[in-house]
Amino acid sequence: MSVASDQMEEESVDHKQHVVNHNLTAHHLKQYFFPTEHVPRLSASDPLASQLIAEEKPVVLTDTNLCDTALKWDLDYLAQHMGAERYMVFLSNNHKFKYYDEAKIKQYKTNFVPPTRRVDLTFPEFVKKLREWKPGDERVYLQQGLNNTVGQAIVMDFLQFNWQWLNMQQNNNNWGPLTSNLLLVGMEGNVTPVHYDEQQNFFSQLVGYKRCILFAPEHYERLYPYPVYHPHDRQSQVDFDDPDMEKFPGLKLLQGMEAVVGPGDVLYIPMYWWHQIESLPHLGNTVSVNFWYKGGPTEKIEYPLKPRQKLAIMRNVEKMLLEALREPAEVGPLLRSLVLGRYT
Ligand SMILES: CCC[C@@H](CC(=O)O)C(=O)C(=O)O
Ligand SMILES: [Zn+2]
Repeated sequence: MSVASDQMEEESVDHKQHVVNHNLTAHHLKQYFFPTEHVPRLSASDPLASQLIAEEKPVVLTDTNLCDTALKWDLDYLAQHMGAERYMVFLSNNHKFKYYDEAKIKQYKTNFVPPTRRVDLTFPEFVKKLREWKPGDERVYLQQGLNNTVGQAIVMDFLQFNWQWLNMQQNNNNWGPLTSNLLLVGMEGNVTPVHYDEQQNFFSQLVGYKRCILFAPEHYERLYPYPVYHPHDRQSQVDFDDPDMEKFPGLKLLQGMEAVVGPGDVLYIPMYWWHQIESLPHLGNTVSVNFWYKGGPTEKIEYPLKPRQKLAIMRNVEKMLLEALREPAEVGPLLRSLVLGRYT
C-alpha cells in the first residue's frame, strides 16, 4: 500500500477511534436543531446508575456483561447460526425506518402510504442484500424478535446472557414481564426516527455504533405525536432532517440527551421516553438486541402526576373519544369546543 493510502488508512482508523471514544463532538455527528446533553455513562455497580433507573432516567451502563456471548454476532456468525428461517426485514428508499402499525392502516380511512415495506428473508439472503447494496438501492434493516426458530448456537449464546442482573433490575424496579427481545441488524446510516414505546427498554449494543438521542416524556408538546388511531401512533410528526418550525413551533424549545453506544454498552431507555436511534455512518453495520419489559403496576397514585402518567391519560382520552364519536375527524373539533375559551 502506498504511503498516502497508509496515511489514509491511519487517519480513517484514527477517525473511527476518535468517534468511537463516545466523543460527541459536533464535527463528527450531524448537528440537529436542538441542544443535547450527554446521557451519563456509568458502571452498573455505581449507586447513581441504580438511582437513575429507579427514577426512570436514561443511563448507559458500560459493564453489565449483559450480552457478552453475543459480541461475536457479526453478519457471518448470524448467517451461519440463525437457521434457515425467514426473518422480518424492512426496506426503505431513504435512511429512515419509521415504524407503522399495520393493524391501524385498515381503520384509518385516509389513504396511508407506508414509508417502508416489509419482506421476509433468510439471514443469508439479508446479508447478501446488505453486502451488495449500492447508492440508489433500498436500504435494509432486519428487525426480528428472537424466538425458538433460531439455531442452537444462538440459543446457547442467549441463555448465557446476564439474566441474574436483568432479573435483579426487573424486581428492584417492579417492572412487569419481559415481553420480547428484538434482534436489530442495520446498515450504517440507518435511522429509526424519534418515537416513544410503552415499555421499559434495556438496549444492548453488540456490533458497531449507534447514536441514541432521547427526550423526556414532558417534551410531548414539542414533538407532536400522530393521533393515537394513526398507523404512526407513538411516532413524532416532525422530520428531524427538515423540521417545519411554523407548523411545529414547540420545536424551538426542544432539548434532549444523547449517547453513542458501542459493543458492550447497555442503554436504559425509560418507558415513554422519546428516542431516535441512528447507526453511525461510515462505522459499519450494527447489531443490537433490546429487552422490552411491561411497565410495573401503579400501586398508589401520587400527586402531582408524572409526565408519563399524563401521557397515558391523554392516550386514554383519545381512545375513549374515538370510541364514543366513531369518526376520527370529529375528535379534534370536540376537543377544541371543550378547551377554547374555557380552559385556555
Ligand atoms: C424497532 C425497534 C428499533 C429500536 C431503535 C433502533 O435500534 O433502530 C428502538 O426504537 C427500540 O429498541 O425501542
Ligand atoms: Zn423504540
